[in-house]
Amino acid sequence: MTTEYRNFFHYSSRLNMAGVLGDVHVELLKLKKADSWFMFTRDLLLKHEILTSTLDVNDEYDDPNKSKSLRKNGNVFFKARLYWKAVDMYNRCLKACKPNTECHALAQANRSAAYFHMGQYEHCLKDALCVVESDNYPSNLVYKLHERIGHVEHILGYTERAKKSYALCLKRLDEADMSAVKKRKFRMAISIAVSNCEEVEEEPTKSTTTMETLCVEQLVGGKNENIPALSAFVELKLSENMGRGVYATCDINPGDVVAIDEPYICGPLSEFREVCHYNGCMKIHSSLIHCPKCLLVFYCNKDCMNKDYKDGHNLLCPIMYHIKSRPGITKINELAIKWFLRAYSKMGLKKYCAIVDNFSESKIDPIKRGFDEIGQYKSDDFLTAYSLDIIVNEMSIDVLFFFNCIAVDMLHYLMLSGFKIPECYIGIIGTSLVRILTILDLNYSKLKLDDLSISLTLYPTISLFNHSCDANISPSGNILDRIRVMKAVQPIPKGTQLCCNYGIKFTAFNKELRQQFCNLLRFNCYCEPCIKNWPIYHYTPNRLSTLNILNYSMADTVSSECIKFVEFTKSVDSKDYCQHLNYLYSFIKILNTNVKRPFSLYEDCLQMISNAHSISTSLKGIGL
Ligand SMILES: C[S@@+](CC[C@H](N)C(=O)[O-])C[C@H]1O[C@@H](n2cnc3c(N)ncnc32)[C@H](O)[C@@H]1O
Repeated sequence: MTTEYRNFFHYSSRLNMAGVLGDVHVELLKLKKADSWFMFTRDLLLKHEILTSTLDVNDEYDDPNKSKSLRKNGNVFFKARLYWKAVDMYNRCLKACKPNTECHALAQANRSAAYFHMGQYEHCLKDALCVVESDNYPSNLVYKLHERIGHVEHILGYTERAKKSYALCLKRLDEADMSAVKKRKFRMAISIAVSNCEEVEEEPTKSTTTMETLCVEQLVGGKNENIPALSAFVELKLSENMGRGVYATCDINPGDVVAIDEPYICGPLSEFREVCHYNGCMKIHSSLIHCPKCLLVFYCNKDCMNKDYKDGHNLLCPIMYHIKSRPGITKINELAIKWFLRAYSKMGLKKYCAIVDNFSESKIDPIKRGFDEIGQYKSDDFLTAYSLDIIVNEMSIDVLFFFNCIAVDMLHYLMLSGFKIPECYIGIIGTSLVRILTILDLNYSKLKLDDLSISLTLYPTISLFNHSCDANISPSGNILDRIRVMKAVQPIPKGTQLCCNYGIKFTAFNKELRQQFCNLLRFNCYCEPCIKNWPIYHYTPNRLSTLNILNYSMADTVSSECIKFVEFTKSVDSKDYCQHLNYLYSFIKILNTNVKRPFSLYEDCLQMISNAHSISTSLKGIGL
């Protein structure tokens, strides 16, 4: 979760120029109801001509110079061996130029070369195959693609295919602009590559795929009766300082699965790789197909595209360019309008308006918020997601006004595209969009790959977990998995709250910095390390003493287990921790009952368990 409001300048500077920004605050404070805020903001933006009057734009795709320069920038990064930056530039170029053009083919081929150097062979292969099958790539360069395809196939163990690709490479070599001497040398290099293929005999086996189906993650104690994405061993309770939270009703052990959740809504961020835009898929793919109309969203295949159209993309498509280029909070705008259109496509305008108009947070018992009429809390239910915590009272007037401006803008574009909204519903829909923006801003999670954010997601059930700077649960499995599994990483005794970490741990940051971080998310943190002001890792006790041993009769056992653990950390490679999870669980349990926190070996073991979980589950299937 992050907050980023600098784009507010887009609206505030114009209002300032019109000399009305100062009065806006005064006027807004007089208005009590959320829909009057929205209507006031709408009138203001219309009056000062801040809203556009047309959907026409100079089509970005028709600017060959722009896409060419993006590709050239990519080539500069490539030459400097900054491959991920090169991929980023090629991605931008691919979006800025029309498919079926030479520029597009060149960028995709160059991206495949960058992937090759990054060791991302599957992506490299997909790109290269895609280009080699098109007619747009310069024929004098095609031999290079076949060479790369051959190399990758060889690396991946597809030796027969590699040999065929090398043969095609030699066939197309005649077209290359290369001196005879260079061609001779090149042929020799290829014949060596072919003979290397001969040494490898078998095609690769799919052993890891088989493993995937062997083990299935299960919620500890089975599904919770009322909140099916949670374990039966937990319940929802209210606390004075943190609002709703999830508490253990039985002792929970490290490694136990406590939540398996699906996102209500998710959307790609395409800084690095492409992710399928369809809400129910979200797979990473390097050779996605464009939406043929807006060319701005990508899908694995036609099936995902058709499903996304039914989910609301048919309405979003005509305004996608504008939504993408609107100022806002890092891509949340896109997700917010996707959410609204998805709900509208499912329910129709009347039902949507009736539901959001009826919803009044203040009238619902907080512990029942998000539960349907038969007492179920389901992550795929609109109202469940719509009832997530937003603490409007903690939001500054500037931020609320900014969200209203974004909602006005988005609705305006929809209406310009022909989306019909009777006047009586405008305030209701606008207000709902402001709420959706706020919920997303407070509750979304960013999925990251190699430090680059690739998508935004909203998990309504996981959003019930409060934060602790010393989390006792954490995500397990590949962070890019659409389905999110949460596992206990420490023993959680009956009655204890289950907390995850929102991005700041006590081991790395002192209390002041942690509170500043939480204040950005608009709350004061009341977790144990903050209340008791635990020291950061550097100052954490690293020896057993009378000060930190809780159970004297166990002192010798704990001491010898600590010595064993230190030996373990020296002898086992971090990538193998997942094979020693049972040992790590038993060690953390011994410390948990016998040593006072914080204690450095406990924190080490905890970190190892969290890391191991993120590796081990990626080989498993999930039993929902
Ligand atoms: C994702 S929600 C968690 C569920 C929320 N407590 C509820 O009632 O729905 C995040 C909000 O919970 C509260 N919260 C989470 N962790 C907290 C903590 N460590 N201390 C105080 N409040 C916390 C804050 O109000 C925060 O904005």
